[in-house]
Amino acid sequence: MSVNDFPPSSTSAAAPLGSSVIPIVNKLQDIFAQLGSQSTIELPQVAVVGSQSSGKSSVLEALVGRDFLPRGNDICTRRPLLLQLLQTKPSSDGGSDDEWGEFRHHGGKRFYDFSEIRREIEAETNRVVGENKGVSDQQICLKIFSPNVLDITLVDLPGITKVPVGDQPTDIEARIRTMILSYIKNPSCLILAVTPANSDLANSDALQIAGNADPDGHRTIGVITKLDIMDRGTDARNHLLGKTIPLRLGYVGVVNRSQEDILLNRSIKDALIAEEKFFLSRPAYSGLTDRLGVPQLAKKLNQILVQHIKALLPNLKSRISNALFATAKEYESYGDIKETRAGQGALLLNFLTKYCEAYSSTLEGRSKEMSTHELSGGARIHYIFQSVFVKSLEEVDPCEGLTDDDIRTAVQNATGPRSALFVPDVPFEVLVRRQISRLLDPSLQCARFIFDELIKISHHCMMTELQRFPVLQKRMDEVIGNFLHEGLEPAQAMIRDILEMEMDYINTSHPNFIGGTKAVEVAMQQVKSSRIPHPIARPKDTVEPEKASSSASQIKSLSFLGRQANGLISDQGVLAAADAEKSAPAGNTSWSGFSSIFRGSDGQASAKNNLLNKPLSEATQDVYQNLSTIYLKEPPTVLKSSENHSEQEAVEIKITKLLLKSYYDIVRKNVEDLVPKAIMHFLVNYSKRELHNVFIEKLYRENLIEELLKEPDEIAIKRKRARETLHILQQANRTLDELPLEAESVERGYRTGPEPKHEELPSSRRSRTDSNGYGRIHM
Ligand SMILES: Nc1nc2c(ncn2[C@@H]2O[C@H](COP(=O)(O)OP(=O)(O)OP(=O)(O)O)[C@@H](O)[C@H]2O)c(=O)[nH]1
Repeated sequence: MSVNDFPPSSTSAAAPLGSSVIPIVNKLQDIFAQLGSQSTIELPQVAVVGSQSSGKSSVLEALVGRDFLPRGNDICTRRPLLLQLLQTKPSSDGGSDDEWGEFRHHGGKRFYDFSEIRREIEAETNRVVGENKGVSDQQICLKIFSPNVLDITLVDLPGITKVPVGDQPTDIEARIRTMILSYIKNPSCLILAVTPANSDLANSDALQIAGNADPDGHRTIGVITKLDIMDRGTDARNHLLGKTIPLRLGYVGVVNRSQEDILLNRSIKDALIAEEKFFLSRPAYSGLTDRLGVPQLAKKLNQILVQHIKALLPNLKSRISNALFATAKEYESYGDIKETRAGQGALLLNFLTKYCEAYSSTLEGRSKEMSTHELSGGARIHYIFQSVFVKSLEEVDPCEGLTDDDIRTAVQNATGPRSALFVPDVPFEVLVRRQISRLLDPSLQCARFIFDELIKISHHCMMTELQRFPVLQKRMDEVIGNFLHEGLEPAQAMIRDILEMEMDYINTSHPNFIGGTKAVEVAMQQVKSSRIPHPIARPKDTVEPEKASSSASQIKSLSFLGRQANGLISDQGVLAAADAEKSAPAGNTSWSGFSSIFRGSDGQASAKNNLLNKPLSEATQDVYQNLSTIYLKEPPTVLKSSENHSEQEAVEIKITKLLLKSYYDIVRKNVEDLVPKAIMHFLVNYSKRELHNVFIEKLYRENLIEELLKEPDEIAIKRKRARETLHILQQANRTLDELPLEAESVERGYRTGPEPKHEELPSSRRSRTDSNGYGRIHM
């Protein structure tokens, strides 16, 4: 067997755990540390599992290279020990003060003596679980600070035991297994499954529990300890070759210090030399250099760490570039600081102009940030005009709120004390005015809606860069708010004027107005058609032949309405009225006249006729003999028009409604057209035209500039922080661009082949190895 078959000598073979990735990880840690506490790289934990006294603590210690863990034949690890290794910068003198331990339960107290650390672990274990072999899942947290370690967490776990001893509960095995699983089931936990060589590998608790947590074997390394105390004539060659139980990442055989070595205070340095000698002296292990010794174990762990870091890199890269983009944007939003008055003035003017441009663009639909999800800016204004305002007016019934009784009462009121000869135009005018007045509120409301929209647009136009000038932002907000109010007032005044104009003069000559003649005609037709299904009305129909003349009479009576749309009284109307007057018989009881002409004629006429037909003396006698004193009923306080509708009244109501509807439609169209025009002119377009001038007048003032451009302190701080972060991220980005190559080279350097010669080691590694002299295993 040649020397080359064996592990290289410890001085050159030392492969400090993580030393090769330290430069990479350090750079990354530095980057992330600067970015804040949350952005750190997660390195895997390394947990050692196995049955009691299998040598777990010894393996950990050998890996760390310091003698600080309680070890013994009896149960030693009775609480999980969370060992956080933290790299520190070496002091200039490289003194022993460079390395120390700190327990969480002792606050910031530093333990420079590692034997004292061991004693403290024992004392702290006893404090919680007593001295009689009790076990607990309560962690002991120990931090080891050293310039020679990689930031990584190691976990020493209690060994699996079967038979309860001392204060242990009956279910001790299940409890310990659960405790172990809670650590090793984490996918970023590397498992060192420790089995002593002097026990049966097929019955290994370590491999069994590791198999449960990591069935694919991607993160389990088999460690076989106590190769030195195997039965004479036996060896672990087949185990190490994976012939007994195959393991994806394979096995490493180690020889740790025996209990005797510990008692004799044999150092780890000596133990490593002894281990090397042991393997050299055992032919059974020839050709297995890559699986023998603590240095090889460290090498394997290094490989996995490098792979882990490599796997992290793409994600880190995208995190960095996202952060870079976001920070650059944030920094941009804080803008530059202008020192000179002229510069500040230009900046202010620039803001005001940009704001006004954004305002106009939004209104005109030229905004760059136009939404594809919802209407915005000018489109919302158009929507309010057409789909809210116009649509609502179109849906309004012109006679809403006007019952037939209302109309009848209005007609009767308009005729005053007389029975009117004609259907008067006053009620129509009164009623139509009343209906027109109802258009005022929605019109004013429409103006208010548009005002609210403009306020919204004004807020939307506040650029993000203005956030750093709250005073300016507030003043701009005030100015535009007042300015829009100033536009709202004339717009509303104009709307009131439009409605007042409409109410002030009822233009019955409007070309689209139905006119009286047509209204009468339509009303008559409607009444006629409504009578057809009511044969009960026949008796009155007997006067049908006279209807034409009666109708003519009506037409005359409505001559004020019987004008053509051009305002002239129609010939037809006048002539028909004249003819009708001639031909209409006195005492006509037809329904088809107007109340103004025929109202009350029936009963009164017949009584009068009876009296007139008798001789005067007879009649007088009758009267005075038969009549007693007549008492009138007191009239009620509130008088309502009679409840019985005559058909004439029905016609009158219909005519009035037709006229109302026709005229209301004309006014409604005017309002639908003019109100948006007034709002656009006085409010929307006015604000677009004048906003810039108003800003200049109110804000662009020499004496205001400084106050308006005053940044709050926090913005200055934020800008500074964003600039620093940006700088760090740019650095990080550059660093990460270099890293994949480094990581690959590191990985190649850790192929489990022959170690590079001393001179080939990276300087950082070489110096550490040299300083130890014996290749102490650092992390
Ligand atoms: N001869 C020899 N003894 C070893 C070896 N590894 C460990 N030991 C001894 O075995 C005993 C148990 O070792 P520990 O490292 O305490 O084992 P452990 O698995 O941590 O024990 P618990 O934490 O109590 O479960 C100690 O006396 C060690 O000195 C080895 O490779 N060879």
